[in-house]
Amino acid sequence: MSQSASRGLVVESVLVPDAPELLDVLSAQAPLLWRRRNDGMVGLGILEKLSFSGKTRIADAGTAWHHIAEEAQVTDHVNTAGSGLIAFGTFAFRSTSAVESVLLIPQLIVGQRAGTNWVTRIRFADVDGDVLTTATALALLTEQMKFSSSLAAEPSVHLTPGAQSESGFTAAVNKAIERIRSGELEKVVLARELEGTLAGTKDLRGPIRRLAESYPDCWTFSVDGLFGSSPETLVSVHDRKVSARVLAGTARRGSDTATDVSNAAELASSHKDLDEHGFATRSVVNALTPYAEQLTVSEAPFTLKLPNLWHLATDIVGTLASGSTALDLVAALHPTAAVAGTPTVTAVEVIDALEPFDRGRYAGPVGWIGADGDGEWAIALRCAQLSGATVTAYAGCGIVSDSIPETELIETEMKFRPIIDALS
Ligand SMILES: C=C(O[C@H]1C=CC=C(C(=O)O)[C@@H]1O)C(=O)O
Repeated sequence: MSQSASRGLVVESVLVPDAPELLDVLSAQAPLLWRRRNDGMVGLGILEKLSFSGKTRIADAGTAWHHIAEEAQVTDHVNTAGSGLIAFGTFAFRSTSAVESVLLIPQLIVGQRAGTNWVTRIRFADVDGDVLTTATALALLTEQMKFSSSLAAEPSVHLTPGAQSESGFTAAVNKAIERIRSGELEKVVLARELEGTLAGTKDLRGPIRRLAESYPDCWTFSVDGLFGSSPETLVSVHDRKVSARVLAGTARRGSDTATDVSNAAELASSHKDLDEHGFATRSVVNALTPYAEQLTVSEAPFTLKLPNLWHLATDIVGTLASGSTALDLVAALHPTAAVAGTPTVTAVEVIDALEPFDRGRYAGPVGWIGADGDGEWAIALRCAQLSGATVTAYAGCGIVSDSIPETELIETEMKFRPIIDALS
């Protein structure tokens, strides 16, 4: 049993006026962040790290979290999404991954949502502490600001292909196309990785700030060394309202307005991309159906403009059936056809056969879970993992029968852009 469940937690959230911008309070050693459009949470200090692995890693995290939440004494004067007791989490893509899946319970959380600012302090119930007031919360924050104000030199890294070379990737795509055409499966998502060694410093606050500022509409996250800006909401749950954003199908941005608009229009009518997208949407709708009532799916995929590319997107909303939590939905949804393929089991076998590396947490769920079961989870895309001094960045593409290997390779280059730019 976790310490947080056996010793119990005391959790206090208070409102604070004029809190600093989240990016200004990030920890230099272990930046813990979940943020989109200025809203989100920063975690400071780790009270407990819970590790999970294997097939039941998400369900096990759900069970462990249930016990912790049940035993916690929570005083929440804020009552907004993300206030009170939360844990940040990141899960490996594969059950066989050597990389651990984790829930991190911070000691201090700074939160910001729709103009409301708060601080949450979490401690073990057997450790004495004064009642948290706005004044003590501000003092804790000021202390933290002093500590984190000096940004060390920026890290530098040169990323080069890892186990999957560019030609290895196009060969793998060719093999996948053959298997799709033989009728073995309909879609598979194949990825490649870039690797490098950080020189100078391991302080990722500069790269994380660049990601957040360049991709404000994406979820910028940093959890246990995994950092990135993902455009894809796997699922979010607030007061039983469920929403998901499915992305699949990609086109490059144009260098001028006319080309840009024509690229988007071409994407919206491309049979290959609409097919690829349809598999992803169906996989999410099928997985959510047992857990949600009144599921509504946006009528036709729309084109979503990101600074580096266009995506086909579908929004799905519904109402959570009672008794389920965001982590239940994460377990049911992962892996969607936006990152695995269709049918899922065959697609994952093909990924195992054609990708010569462990995806780790890339394409896995990343986000946070609250004591009441609400939470926000993205698919970890446009991201990299820092382990020691090694940075590994990942990017993949949905392959269907009429995919062209060289075009898919170019697509991975577009998808590496956020991380390459953030680290340069
Ligand atoms: C697998 C990735 O993207 C997915 C999400 C959006 C569009 C995708 C595509 O067009 O292939 C992928 O399904 C990635 O960024 O590594």
